[in-house]
Amino acid sequence: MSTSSSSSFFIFPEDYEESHDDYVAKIRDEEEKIQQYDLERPNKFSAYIEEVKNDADSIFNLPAFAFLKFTHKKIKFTFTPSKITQFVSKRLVFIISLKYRKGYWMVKRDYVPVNYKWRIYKLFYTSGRPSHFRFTDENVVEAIHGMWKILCEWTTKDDKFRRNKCYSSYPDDEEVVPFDGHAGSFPKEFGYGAFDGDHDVTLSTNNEQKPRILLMGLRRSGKSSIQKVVFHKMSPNETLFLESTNKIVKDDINNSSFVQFQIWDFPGQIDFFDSTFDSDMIFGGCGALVFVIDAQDDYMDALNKLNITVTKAYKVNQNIKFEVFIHKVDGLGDDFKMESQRDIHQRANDDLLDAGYDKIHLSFHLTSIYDHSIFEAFSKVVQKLIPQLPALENLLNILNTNSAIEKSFLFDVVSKIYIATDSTPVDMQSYELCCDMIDVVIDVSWIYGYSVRDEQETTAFDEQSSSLIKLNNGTVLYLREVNKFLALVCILREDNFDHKGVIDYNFLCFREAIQQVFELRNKHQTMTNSSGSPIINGKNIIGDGHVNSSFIDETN
Ligand SMILES: Nc1nc2c(ncn2[C@@H]2O[C@H](COP(=O)(O)OP(=O)(O)OP(=O)(O)O)[C@@H](O)[C@H]2O)c(=O)[nH]1
Repeated sequence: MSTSSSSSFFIFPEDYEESHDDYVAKIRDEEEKIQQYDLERPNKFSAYIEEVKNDADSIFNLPAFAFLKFTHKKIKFTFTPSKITQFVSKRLVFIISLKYRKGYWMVKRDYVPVNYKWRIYKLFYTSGRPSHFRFTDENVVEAIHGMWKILCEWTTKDDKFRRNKCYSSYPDDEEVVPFDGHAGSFPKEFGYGAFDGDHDVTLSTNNEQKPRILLMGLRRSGKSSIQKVVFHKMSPNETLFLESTNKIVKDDINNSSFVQFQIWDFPGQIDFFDSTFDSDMIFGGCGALVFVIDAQDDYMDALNKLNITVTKAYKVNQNIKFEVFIHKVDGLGDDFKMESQRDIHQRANDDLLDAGYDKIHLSFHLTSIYDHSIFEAFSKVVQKLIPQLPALENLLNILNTNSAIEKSFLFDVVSKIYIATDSTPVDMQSYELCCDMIDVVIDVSWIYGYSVRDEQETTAFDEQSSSLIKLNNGTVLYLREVNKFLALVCILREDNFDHKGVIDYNFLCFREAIQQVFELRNKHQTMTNSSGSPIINGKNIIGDGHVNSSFIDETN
């Protein structure tokens, strides 16, 4: 009975055997063709260069264009607007690099005008099938032409704008800055470079002494994506092509910024019971353990792994902060998000209680690389590793009270994580606004402010950096540089901004106080270093009262 009923569901055509064999043969044939094509691609590209390089209308002879690379894997070129116009700065050089992935070409890095970025990206997408990407080897030249046209259009407009504004042209002998590529909304070179600011106070610890953040979780839960997006400015879409991690990847964040730690990205399939897994070494110097759970997947296995990981780590080091990222929540509705968080929270804690670990505290964060939630969550993780946090928070409170500021954040500019805020609650919208402001300031400053003068490079963020944005809801966003890596971003009511002088004066006091905090830290570090004892993280070495702050009251 059951056999006959099931057979009625699957009626095979009589020539089934034959069509199946045909089908397999067809697939094999296609695969062979693809392999053969891949082998031929490198030669095709070099042959193409030889073939067209002397044609006046080929891509290699487009005005203002210069190719840095043209291979089957990567195409990289520059566009120098001043070569086709008179009034655009000679210092401007745009860069785009394209990469080839799974049959299609896409933008890997770019340094183009922010307002034209989307137009360039849009070129590459289509709603067609079999892919959403438009350009293959067959029509990649069309893509390059398209980008050239867009950049020419920008150049014509900018030239006209400068002419109308009576901007004079730049002197002919002015040096052209050789730019190299950077990606996303934020130049990649604007990173943690050499640290040489006069009033910057930093700490030189060696790698072993830096607090360590471990990223763990099941395979494909999103660990590497988080690390790349937050600390390496990778755009979220690019993470789609990240290869699986198969060994521990140690990333130094970084040699010079205030925010100094190491991130260790673990492969998803790590086995704690393997004899080569040295848990004492790994968990011993660990400040925080971030466990990533893919909320779009069945999380039961992840919860088991969380339990094993946390208990194993706790046995070695009881000072570890355990942070659980309920990740990829962009794909979930609000109700489902909250329900997942509640369920994961409940099960994880119950499992720990059942195993007799009632002292372990887990913190939970809903995160996604597609919005600011991942930056916010990482901010909170990093803050727990900053011993000076209470002192910083206190200073921000004093600044706010005396300057009628409603909310203030102390940002690590490169990563956009906030290392401290005042004690009022953080709402996501304010945080997002402040992040966006940093992006805008750095982007504009990088495009129009970056230069090499007297053999000295100016950077996109220095002691001159400040910005003021008035919003249409009567609020003001105010950004000031604190040191090479830190910015203060405040939100205040427009009426209260009348006393800008007072705010600026108080800001100077604040900046001085911050310096004192870090000088004290450095002194302490030097002392502990010279006595040979390691730097232990997690102890507050600064009493709040140590900081000499002489703010003036805004109401005075
Ligand atoms: N929708 C969504 N996808 C994400 C998010 N974060 C990461 N992903 C995707 O998840 C996939 C796996 O990401 P990886 O960062 O490689 O995961 P992993 O945990 O490092 O994987 P292993 O190295 O194998 O352990 C990639 O395709 C990412 O694009 C997110 O917040 N939302």
